Amino acid sequence: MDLQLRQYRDLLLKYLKPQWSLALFLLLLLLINMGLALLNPQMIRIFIDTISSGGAISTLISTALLFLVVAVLKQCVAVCEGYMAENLSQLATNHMRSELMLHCLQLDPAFHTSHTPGELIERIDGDVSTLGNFFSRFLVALFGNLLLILGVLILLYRIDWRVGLIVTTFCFICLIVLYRLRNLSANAWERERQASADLFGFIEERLAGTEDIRSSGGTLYMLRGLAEKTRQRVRMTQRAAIRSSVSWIIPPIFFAAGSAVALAMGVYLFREGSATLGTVYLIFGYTNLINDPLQEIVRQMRDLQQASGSIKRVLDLFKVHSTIQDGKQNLPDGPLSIVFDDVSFAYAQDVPVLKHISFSQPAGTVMGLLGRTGSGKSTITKLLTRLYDPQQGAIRVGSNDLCTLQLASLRSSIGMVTQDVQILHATVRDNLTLFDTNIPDGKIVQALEELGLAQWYESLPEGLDTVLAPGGSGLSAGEAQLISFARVFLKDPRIVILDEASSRLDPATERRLEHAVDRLMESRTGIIIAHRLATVLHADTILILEDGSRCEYGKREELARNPDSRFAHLLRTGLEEVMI
Ligand SMILES: Nc1ncnc2c1ncn2[C@@H]1O[C@H](COP(=O)(O)OP(=O)(O)OP(=O)(O)O)[C@@H](O)[C@H]1O
Repeated sequence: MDLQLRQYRDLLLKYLKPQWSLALFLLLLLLINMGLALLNPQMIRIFIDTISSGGAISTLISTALLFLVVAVLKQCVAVCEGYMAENLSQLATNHMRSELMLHCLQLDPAFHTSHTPGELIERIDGDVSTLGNFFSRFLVALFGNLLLILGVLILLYRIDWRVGLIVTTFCFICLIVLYRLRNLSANAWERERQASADLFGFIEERLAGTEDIRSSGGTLYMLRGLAEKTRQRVRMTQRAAIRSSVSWIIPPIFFAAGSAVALAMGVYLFREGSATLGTVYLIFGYTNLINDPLQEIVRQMRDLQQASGSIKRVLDLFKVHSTIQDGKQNLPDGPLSIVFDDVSFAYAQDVPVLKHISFSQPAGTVMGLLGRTGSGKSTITKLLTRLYDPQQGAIRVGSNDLCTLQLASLRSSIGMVTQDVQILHATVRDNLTLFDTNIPDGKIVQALEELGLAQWYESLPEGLDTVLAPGGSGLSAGEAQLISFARVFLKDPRIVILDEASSRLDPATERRLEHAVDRLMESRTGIIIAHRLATVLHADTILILEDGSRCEYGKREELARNPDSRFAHLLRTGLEEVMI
């Protein structure tokens, strides 16, 4: 079995296995439908032969009634079959969607910076949707229709072996041609899927930046870009459709020739006197009947070609793995110390961002982190949360090497507020608890009050059930930042990172928040990245970065007392000097 067929088989087994009973039931319905289809020509033969031999009228009536019953039954089975197939398709594709979604969420930030959300949406939903038929029908239809062809061929052999042999030969040629052409348009469909993903990526990015695009007058430019992307997709779809049409045009031509030869044989048998008129119709009826399953197999092969582009893209996505390996250890109880031991890191090769950074922050103390824009402050927090691993040196939390810790345990112990707050299109409650249903409403309201958001909370039309607008568009930047603070309060983490967390608050709100932050930091280890000196004046230690290197690290009070220290210099001159 070649690699591609093995991949198809593995994928089918993986996602159909949990639904095996449904798949079997679907197969049963298909077989019933086919059995009923085989009955039709027999009834018409009886009809024709009864008329031509002047048989009893009662035979004609009962045959006609049976014909009607079979027709109604066939429709009922077809409806059930459609329902079951849709069910199976949705169950299998939803399973795949959630696995892909989880997989994407676990991939490195570097992967997400090189793929737009729109492109990933198209892969998680668009590509997977094209596999619905593959999961629900392909195997069942292929098996069932091959069985129907076999059944018809046996019946034809029973009528006359020569007719059977002719139709068998043509069927065989058709199936071989179909098998050979199965990959003809696979690459073209893969390019079509990529063009579609590019289009979605483009739309998503432009819609996300709608305010900037409109205010800078870039709407027409954006539309030109959209037209080019849609043109590209149309071109790819046309190419793929034309290539795949070849595979479904050729087999029916072969088969039409086979039907004509089989019919000619029937006529010959009739003239020879070895077949009745009804039997000639039976040959005609059965030969025609083979056309349906063959067409269905052609349709399935065509869908498979279309699906194979998506299958390849889905499998390629599954093959991308995070470079961050999960550890096994849990964090110890109590406050956690943070140690950076000669840590060096670069996002891209040969562009060092952090150079030989060392510091040892005792458990339960707060570090103020200062440095110019781009000096590597946020990168320190990204290493601490293991979004990236350093190329050199070691990071320890609570005396454990970061690489040995369970990622879930580490990340659930860290609460972070950044400038870039993600507000979800969900209720206020879900936005604050991030879907943790164990947090009682009383605790949520208390956190909002402590952060000075009581008035805002009271103005909400449906309280905690009020749904926030997508992207937090109904909130001011400051309110969004306060919500992010409230999330950390409710998460109750053991390490708190505030990355320029109060940058969007006015001085009055920031002062109000100060008290709450002090309380939050009590008996927790904290890192406060700030642009304003006032924000780090309560910190226990100070780390100053300069161009990715440690410029100064020590106890705040000692540094403040030492007139030669950089920190004391900053206190005298004001922080602006390090920031510009
Ligand atoms: N995902 C990334 N890929 C490549 N380079 C990055 C990435 N994130 C940050 N950088 C680069 O790393 C350097 C340090 O960035 P970092 O965000 O840590 O600085 P910072 O001190 O926090 O700056 P700011 O005060 O502006 O937030 C910068 O030169 C930045 O361009």
